[in-house]
Amino acid sequence: MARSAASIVEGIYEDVLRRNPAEEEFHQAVREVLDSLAPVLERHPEYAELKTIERICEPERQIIFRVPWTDDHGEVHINRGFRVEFNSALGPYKGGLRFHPSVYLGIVKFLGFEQIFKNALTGLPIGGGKGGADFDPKGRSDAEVMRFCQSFMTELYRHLGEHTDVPAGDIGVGSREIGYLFGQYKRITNRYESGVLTGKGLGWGGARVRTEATGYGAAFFASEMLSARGTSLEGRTVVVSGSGNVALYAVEKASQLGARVIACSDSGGFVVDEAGLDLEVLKQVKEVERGRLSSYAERVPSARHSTTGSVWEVPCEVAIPSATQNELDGDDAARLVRNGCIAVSEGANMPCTPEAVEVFREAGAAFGPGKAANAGGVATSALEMQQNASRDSWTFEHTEARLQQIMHDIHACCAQAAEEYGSPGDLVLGANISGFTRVAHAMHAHGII
Ligand SMILES: NC(=O)C1=CN([C@@H]2O[C@H](COP(=O)(O)OP(=O)(O)OC[C@H]3O[C@@H](n4cnc5c(N)ncnc54)[C@H](O)[C@@H]3O)[C@@H](O)[C@H]2O)C=CC1
Ligand SMILES: O=C(O)CCC(=O)C(=O)O
Repeated sequence: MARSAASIVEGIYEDVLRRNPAEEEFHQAVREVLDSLAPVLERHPEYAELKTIERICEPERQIIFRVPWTDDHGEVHINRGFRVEFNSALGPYKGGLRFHPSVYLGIVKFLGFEQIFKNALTGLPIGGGKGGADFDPKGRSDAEVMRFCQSFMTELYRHLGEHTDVPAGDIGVGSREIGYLFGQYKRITNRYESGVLTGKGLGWGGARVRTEATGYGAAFFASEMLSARGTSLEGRTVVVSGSGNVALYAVEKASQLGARVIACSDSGGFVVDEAGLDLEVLKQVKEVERGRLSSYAERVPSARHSTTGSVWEVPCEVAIPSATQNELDGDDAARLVRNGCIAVSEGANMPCTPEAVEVFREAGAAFGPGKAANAGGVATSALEMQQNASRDSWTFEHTEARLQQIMHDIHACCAQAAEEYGSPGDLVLGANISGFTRVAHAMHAHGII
């Protein structure tokens, strides 16, 4: 007797657990996608026959390498570098690099796996990949970060190329690191290959709006979800977690769209400013000084800083979690809902635990999963690649308009897939089905590879 779609999916998950032991975050990301795919297999039995899901769950290539470097005192350090080239059905591998002490293969694989579907949702020709290292840039001098980046690229360069694999930033990797990485790539290859990295500086091949894009996109996505429910961000109280690249620009765009953003966080605590966060001070503390949020509170009299508890205790109508994975659990979600939260747009990758997502679902809150809500960053990276390929440079206004349209289209395609598969409003299901279908369709055309 033919197996049911649900039992095929269960079998695939068991196989993923067996083949990738002790990679919890990867298991979590796979589980979430698989939970949406049984109805797709029912309509497309060819994906079961051709083992399309099994192939998507297995990276095309995984690179792990030693990164030796010397600190300012002459001490030698050894870190571990990773690049997981997950899926190239739609284009060159595309996805950021994360430098954080917690990085190990399971985190890079969860991020790379998410990236496959996210990149497909943008509608642009980019495959999925992710990389990074267990290096902690915190407290390191510019010279140390530069030496680390040079050593990292000295191995990674052979795997990259504008038609092969195009990294960008993620946690701990911003324009400073992209600059050092690009410089080393150029030096080793003797090629000015602008399209090999995105998130570059504006004076040397970077695109306007890339810095702002992920946070702007997450705010646009919140706005799309609210608009689908007949309301808007105007006058809403918003809480954003994190205070890095994504968080800062989510604060900026949500404020521009009329919201009052009253709190954000970092790994040392959170600040609440009922008057609305002062973005100029926030950027000075975080982007210029690379300091702690406590110094925001020292400068802004209306703000209070807390080192205990969670930013999710702060009542709000819209939450934009933009720090890191699994930062918002079931209890946080229940508290947010009790406090009147009606929409959540994931600026970070997988910031809400499965329990939290379930709480939002049951409460009927609008929920934008990261692979849709934070896709504005990678989409704008693809626009940077377009500009590099045509040796062009677009205006801020033009690029932001493209980003806004892309976020609108992503919301629309997720909503449509959710509707088509009988779960209107379920954007998790819609994003997984829509992203998967685009990748599966291309893989089908390419044969068994
Ligand atoms: N940079 C980008 O374009 C994109 C980033 N993302 C995701 O957004 C999230 C944030 O990334 P970025 O802003 O680029 O990184 P970042 O390094 O600029 O900022 C990370 C922020 O999160 C905070 N943070 C990290 N771990 C934390 C913890 N355990 N508890 C509380 N706060 C913590 C840091 O203090 C910092 O404020 C990540 O999940 C990343 O994968 C997603 C799409 C694109
Ligand atoms: O811009 C990119 O290529 C990568 C962005 C990223 O890492 C992400 O979407 O999580």
